[in-house]
Amino acid sequence: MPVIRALSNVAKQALLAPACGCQPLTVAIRNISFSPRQVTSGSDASFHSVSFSETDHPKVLITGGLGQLGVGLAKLLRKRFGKNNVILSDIRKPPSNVFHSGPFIYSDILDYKNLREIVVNNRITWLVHYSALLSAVGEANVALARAVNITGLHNILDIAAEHGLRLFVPSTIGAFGPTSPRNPTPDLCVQRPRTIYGVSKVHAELMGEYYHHRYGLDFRCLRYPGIISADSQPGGGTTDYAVQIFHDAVKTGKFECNLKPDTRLPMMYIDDCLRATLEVMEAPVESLSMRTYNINALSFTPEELANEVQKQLPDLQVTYEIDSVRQAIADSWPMNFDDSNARNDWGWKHDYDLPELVQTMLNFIGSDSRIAQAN
Ligand SMILES: NC(=O)c1ccc[n+]([C@@H]2O[C@H](COP(=O)([O-])OP(=O)(O)OC[C@H]3O[C@@H](n4cnc5c(N)ncnc54)[C@H](O)[C@@H]3O)[C@@H](O)[C@H]2O)c1
Ligand SMILES: C[C@@H](O)[C@H](N)C(=O)O
Repeated sequence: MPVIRALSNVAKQALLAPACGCQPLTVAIRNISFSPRQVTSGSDASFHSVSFSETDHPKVLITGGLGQLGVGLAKLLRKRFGKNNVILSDIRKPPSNVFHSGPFIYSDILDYKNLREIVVNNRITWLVHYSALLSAVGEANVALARAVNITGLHNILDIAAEHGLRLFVPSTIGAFGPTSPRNPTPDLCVQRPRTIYGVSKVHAELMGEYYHHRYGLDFRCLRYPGIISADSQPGGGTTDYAVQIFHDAVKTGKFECNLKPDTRLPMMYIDDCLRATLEVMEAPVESLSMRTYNINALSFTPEELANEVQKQLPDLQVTYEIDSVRQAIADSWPMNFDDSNARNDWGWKHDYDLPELVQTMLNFIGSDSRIAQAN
């Protein structure tokens, strides 16, 4: 420890030197003062200034909470742990129903000090890290995707390790690439994705597992398929068509699909995805033989989805106008996911098959648009 303190003092001196107050030094002092990199004694090293007792409710922070998945997850976790034990955060302004439904806080994951302050002041014990740029928007802004998905993740990992948090980071079918086996894709195989999104997610999986083995971080990760939800909009991914079709079917009776009719991808209804997240977070440590699991529910093509929707809305007209960027991404992703490890280790099981998913989506969007028309 004296060596570390001395190093820390040197770094602080360097920071205070008039010649340079630049960003890299700020990062350096943080690393030397607090980072897991200062530990030399191996995987039994402990940063756990606060330890989470299994008998207490966790105190949860969700980053990127205003996207497609965060609000639903907060609702589920608040039901289980109490409204005030789950804090949603984002860099966007929350709509008033979200703002009034429970604690909301501004947090930019690129601001390490602000994140640390939130974790310390609120005695956070679980961190669900949802902030990210998804596959299609990531390709449109690689520099921002790299910053949010990779630099942001480093902040999250350091803070989680320093404060003994249980950390959930979602990965994705997008963490695989054209050289991975695609039908089905197992947990462990070649991962050479061709998007910045996929590369950043492989990086997150590997860094999280490294921090787990090296520093004892309680890192848990699920590779989600494309998620389908009725009351929240997707944030710019390749699987977005499978949400948009329902809105367009109900509102206009016409849908233009940006993927080819035979593009097969793994998909899941949001309730299954959020329940899986809670289940893996609550799973006893002994049940986890791995730290990154595939989870699966459905696998369908645009044509198969359209046929199922047309069983309820026979007048729906579907045309195809292919987006070459999204099509190339989809063609490199798994067609089907092998999630047998999740099913065997912690009992993962999905509830929604395709007909139930379609019926649920149409009921929700249909009743929503009837309410809107009546108002
Ligand atoms: N939705 C899916 O189909 C799907 C599938 C697989 C994995 N995932 C993963 O699940 C997570 C949540 O996905 P989502 O669909 O809700 O994403 P989303 O794009 O809808 O939302 C991401 C949120 O991150 C926020 N954000 C961006 N930059 C930020 C920053 N600097 N600091 C804090 N927040 C920032 C955005 O404002 C946005 O609200 C992501 O990590 C995503 O990769 C999603
Ligand atoms: C699959 C997932 O990660 C996201 N929905 C995307 O398409 O980018």
